[in-house]
Amino acid sequence: MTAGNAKIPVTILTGFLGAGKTTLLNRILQERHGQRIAVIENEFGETGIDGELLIQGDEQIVEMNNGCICCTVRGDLVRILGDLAQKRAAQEISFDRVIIETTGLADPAPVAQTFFVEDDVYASYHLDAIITVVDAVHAMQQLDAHHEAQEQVGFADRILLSKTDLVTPEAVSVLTARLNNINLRAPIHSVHFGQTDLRQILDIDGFSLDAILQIEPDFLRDVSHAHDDDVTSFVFGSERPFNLEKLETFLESIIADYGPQLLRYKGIIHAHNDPQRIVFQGVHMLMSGDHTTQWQPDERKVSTLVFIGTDLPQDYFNEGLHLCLV
Ligand SMILES: Nc1nc2c(ncn2[C@@H]2O[C@H](COP(=O)(O)OP(=O)(O)OP(=O)(O)O)[C@@H](O)[C@H]2O)c(=O)[nH]1
Repeated sequence: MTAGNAKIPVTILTGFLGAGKTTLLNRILQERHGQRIAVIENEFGETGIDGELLIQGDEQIVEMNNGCICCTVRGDLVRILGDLAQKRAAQEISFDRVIIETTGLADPAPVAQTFFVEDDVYASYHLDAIITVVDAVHAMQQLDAHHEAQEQVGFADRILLSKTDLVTPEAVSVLTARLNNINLRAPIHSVHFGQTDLRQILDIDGFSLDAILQIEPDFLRDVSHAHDDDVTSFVFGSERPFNLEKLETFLESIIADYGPQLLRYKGIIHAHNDPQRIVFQGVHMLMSGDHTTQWQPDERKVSTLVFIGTDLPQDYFNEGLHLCLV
């Protein structure tokens, strides 16, 4: 049990690949709410990029990158939650709440289950809500093609619509109607680059076990679920710097040729003679790149790019990227 017998509130932040979860999390971490937040990050792919993308203050950030939080690493989640609660009780660390960012391909149900079926977790934590970020540009196609996207909407206590700045109000209405059809319970709000009223998402006591048991009577028993096996990821890494012009041309060409299959890509780039990191990322055809922090003099400057998609020609990507190195 936690100090003062109060359970630690937990928010599960979910949403399909590239929906805007990290953007929202950064916004929450930057807000002056006076609370200390422990963040548990789970990423699809062997390499964690999000840890680098998070603006670090004095939060506890724990990364889990060796599998999906809803299956292989659920044991890790239980262990990490146990560790955090123990250290907090011993006053070795202090935090007021936990936010878990799931991978874009996670089924939130088994993650939520952990808070009810694992006694130690149940004793220390209270699941406040499942917040699902939905990408207004890509959600229709994601809901058609990936049952994980449907589960994430179905289990949401709040739905936050991102990227409404890129679509028409009519498209938002059509999408909202579809989301309501899947989940009538969850209020839907727009969120522009993560900007939202925190009172809408934290301490909302939104998770209702009763409501979930009504739609999913096996919620506390059924741990089976499936992932799209055809979605794979691979990582390209190099300590040699990139020729930025060549890299841009190559990335534009693969996005033109493989955009529909590229569910998500992101990376940290070390460009030749450039003192700053470049973060590049995208979803299907929407790509962006920005200079961020300076490389430190004693730091290993490593570029890391992660690609997640269906039927991607990994060798072609690897060879093309190699040719862009200086
Ligand atoms: N135009 C627009 N872009 C957005 C908005 N919210 C997020 N983005 C962009 O969408 C891209 C993906 O955002 P992330 O926050 O990294 O998405 P994510 O859900 O954490 O992605 P994964 O963890 O990789 O699944 C980034 O380039 C963001 O800048 C928004 O409201 N409008």
